[in-house]
Amino acid sequence: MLTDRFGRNHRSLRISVTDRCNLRCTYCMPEHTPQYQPRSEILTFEEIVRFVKVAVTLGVDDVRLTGGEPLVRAQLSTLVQQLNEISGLRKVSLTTNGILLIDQLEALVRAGLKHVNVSLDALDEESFRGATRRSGLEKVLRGIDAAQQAGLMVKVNSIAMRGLTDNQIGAFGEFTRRTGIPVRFIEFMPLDSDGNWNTSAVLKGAEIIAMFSEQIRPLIPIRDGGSSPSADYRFDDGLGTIGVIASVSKPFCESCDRFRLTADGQLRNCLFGEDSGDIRALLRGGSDDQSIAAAIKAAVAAKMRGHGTDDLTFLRPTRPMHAIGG
Ligand SMILES: Nc1nc2c(ncn2[C@@H]2O[C@H](COP(=O)(O)OP(=O)(O)OP(=O)(O)O)[C@@H](O)[C@H]2O)c(=O)[nH]1
Ligand SMILES: C[S@@+](CC[C@H](N)C(=O)[O-])C[C@H]1O[C@@H](n2cnc3c(N)ncnc32)[C@H](O)[C@@H]1O
Ligand code: SF4
Ligand code: SF4
Repeated sequence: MLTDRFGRNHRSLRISVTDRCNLRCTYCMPEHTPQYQPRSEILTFEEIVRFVKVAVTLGVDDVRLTGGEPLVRAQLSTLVQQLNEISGLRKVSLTTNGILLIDQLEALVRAGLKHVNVSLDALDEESFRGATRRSGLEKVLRGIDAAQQAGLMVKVNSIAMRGLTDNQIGAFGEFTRRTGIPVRFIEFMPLDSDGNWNTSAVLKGAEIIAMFSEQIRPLIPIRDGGSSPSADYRFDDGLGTIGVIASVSKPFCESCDRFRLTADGQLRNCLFGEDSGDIRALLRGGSDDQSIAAAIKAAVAAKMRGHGTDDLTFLRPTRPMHAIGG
């Protein structure tokens, strides 16, 4: 029902629950004094749930909670539970940096969470600290292990940056082969707060696949036909999965099925678009569900074909990644 001008059906909604974070990743947050939105501007759980109920009537069946860091939002498991109670919603998942996962896992499992993607850029403390400007690798690893033990579907996401990722090939190869957890590398996109992005800093998906194939074992593509943005590969002996999210070198916009709601209640029809609908104003202004549905439809109808980062006229979005919801 949410079909755009290019025939793309939108079933997947990514909701940012906060723009705050307990890490300061170099490719996302500024090192000092991040500009956070006032708490009064952040949607309440009640507002989010109302919005999702409307979105479900339009065909949305997949919600991913993200941020900022979603687990710094108080009582996040309560929201997970409320979303899991919405009939018609097939999947509720979480993308987290994993620092607080071990502390909140029990509550999240009780709330019905079944899928978690954990962002982890390095498997040694020094490189972890270099990427995130904070410590905490051990805690993240404990959270990942506990989530897997609890039966959750776990994936690891890792930023693909030259000078960082190229030194982690052996460690991530060993990790995915030992744990069976898929590791996916996301090409660094021009969404960092500091504005330091440039094409030479991006370690391309094809380069990563070649490095794993040469340094570990040959990788064989896995065909799945799903709408995940990653291209996935398995080592030829069947042990371990590597994926690449090649958003810069090989954009997947033609199969895009997603739109976003920022923590302060703004619709974004594309990661690289600008705000495309003020849902908070509708929610707080007494609008009925039809008006909210109309705003969602209008945002999807206005969606551009792709992100255009390779176009000379490309302009970076004004919000950095932590304020959009990655
Ligand atoms: N350019 C672009 N990048 C995206 C998009 N969706 C996700 N990504 C990137 O891929 C990263 C990983 O996404 P996840 O949060 O793990 O979600 P996912 O890959 O859809 O999750 P799965 O359903 O498990 O495949 C995000 O943080 C973004 O950096 C998108 O629509 N466009
Ligand atoms: C913005 S974070 C939000 C959720 C949570 N804090 C986390 O890190 O998983 C979601 C994802 O966005 C990715 N990300 C952040 N900035 C990025 C950038 N400039 N380019 C590509 N991916 C980026 C991170 O690696 C992370 O996997
Ligand atoms: S990528 Fe996630 S963990 Fe890192 S600073 Fe951004 S929001 Fe925080
Ligand atoms: S850049 Fe925009 S259109 Fe392309 S996949 Fe991401 S959200 Fe979809």
